[in-house]
Amino acid sequence: MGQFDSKPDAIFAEPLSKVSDFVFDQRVVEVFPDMINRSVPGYQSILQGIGQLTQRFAQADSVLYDLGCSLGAATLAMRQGAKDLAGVSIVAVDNSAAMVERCRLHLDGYRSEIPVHVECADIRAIEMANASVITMNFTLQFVPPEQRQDVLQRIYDALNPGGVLLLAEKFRSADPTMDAVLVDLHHEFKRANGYSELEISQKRAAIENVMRIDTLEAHHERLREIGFAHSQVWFQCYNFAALLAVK
Ligand SMILES: C[S@@+](CC[C@H](N)C(=O)[O-])C[C@H]1O[C@@H](n2cnc3c(N)ncnc32)[C@H](O)[C@@H]1O
Ligand SMILES: O=C(O)C(=O)C[C@]1(C(=O)O)C=C[C@H](O)C=C1
Repeated sequence: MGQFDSKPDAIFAEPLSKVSDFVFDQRVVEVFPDMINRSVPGYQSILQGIGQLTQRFAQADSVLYDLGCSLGAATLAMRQGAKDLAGVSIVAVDNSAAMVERCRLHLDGYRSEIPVHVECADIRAIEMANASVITMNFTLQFVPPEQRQDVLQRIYDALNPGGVLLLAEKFRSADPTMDAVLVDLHHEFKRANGYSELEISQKRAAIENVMRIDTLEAHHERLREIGFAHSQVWFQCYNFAALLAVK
């Protein structure tokens, strides 16, 4: 399933004496398409929506950004969505050298008139300007919570009037009862996709410290504070949601 070939994800299949914090290294690169398709409910639908929303909101002679691009799945969706627009270019950014290297290979495999620049950099430090669509597809959740406002403010400042942020995130519910239901449904989804209880629990421990998730209310509130005129969830499955924020 998905655009890219992948080895099956068995990273957490064997018992580990100590579960280290999750990192996007070469081992993860090799299995990433399989991992993300089996772990993120609605991932393919979100990619499709990114293409559709890009088609709607991308502006001629502007730049599209894919922040935390991994292997370039959202970049490809954006490039497809903007294919009839003049003067568009794409900048795809990731701070994992292994991801960036494989991303370049992937993008070379598809023909397009739209130039893509893939950059190995930290999204907290990059310069952005003249943007009409900025995508963060499951990336903001890996930025330390106290730095999220700043990253989003710089995104807002880089967007042209009418430009959009496409933000997808795993989230938590503020209501513990409801949160437990959503987490359980997600774990059922993983089990249905062939992950064992051990894989689910070891992965959970690995992402615990590096992926500190917000509530949807916190996302909307922060986007409003920054100045976004509108924000709306356009896709949700269990505790995974995609938001559209318009400047
Ligand atoms: C879950 S993956 C994103 C998936 C991808 N957007 C997609 O749609 O397939 C998160 C990515 O964000 C990158 N990342 C995390 N923090 C980052 C940062 N501060 N700067 C740049 N990239 C970052 C990771 O290296 C990883 O490749
Ligand atoms: O496996 C999980 O529970 C996840 O949260 C999935 C998730 C994500 O949401 O970004 C976490 C890490 C990445 O490898 C891919 C997917």
